[in-house]
Amino acid sequence: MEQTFIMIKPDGVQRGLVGEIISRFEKKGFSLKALKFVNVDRPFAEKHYADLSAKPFFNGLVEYIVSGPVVAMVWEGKGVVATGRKLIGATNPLASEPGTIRGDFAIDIGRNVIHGSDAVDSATKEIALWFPEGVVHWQSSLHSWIYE
Ligand SMILES: Nc1ncnc2c1ncn2[C@@H]1O[C@H](COP(=O)(O)OP(=O)(O)OP(=O)(O)O)[C@@H](O)[C@H]1O
Repeated sequence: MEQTFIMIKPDGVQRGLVGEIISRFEKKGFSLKALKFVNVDRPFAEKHYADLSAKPFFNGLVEYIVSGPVVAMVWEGKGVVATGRKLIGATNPLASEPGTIRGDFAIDIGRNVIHGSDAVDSATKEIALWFPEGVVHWQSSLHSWIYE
């Protein structure tokens, strides 16, 4: 089944939003497949955001991601990439709908609390980058209560 890479950024960790964010993905019915709490170094952050290296905000973005620990996760479920992005909300939190994570908990684009893969292809790449050891293979006993 489809998987996505989700990262709670340093501001989300500092602001005590880890439990709230995990809870939203769990309550939706998505399934946690991997999780780690890590400090990333600059080369790793630059690799994760390599597609944005030409952007004027790139250095600030890398500084932000290395500024404290992050929670890296893999979530699985039908349509989890696109629906995960909906749970997260628009990149600029002032444009994110209330009820989304960014809409409820953030204001500035450079402090938008969470990252989620933007496509199935990028999810595959990001999961390989963050979890080279692989993910946990299990199936929730709630599966048949969530999927028809
Ligand atoms: N104009 C900007 N100024 C400052 N930071 C920005 C700006 N645009 C994007 N960012 C930061 O770079 C991240 C990646 O930008 P991108 O355009 O890929 O948005 P996104 O896909 O919604 O975010 P993410 O990849 O973190 O889920 C944003 O989440 C935000 O933290």
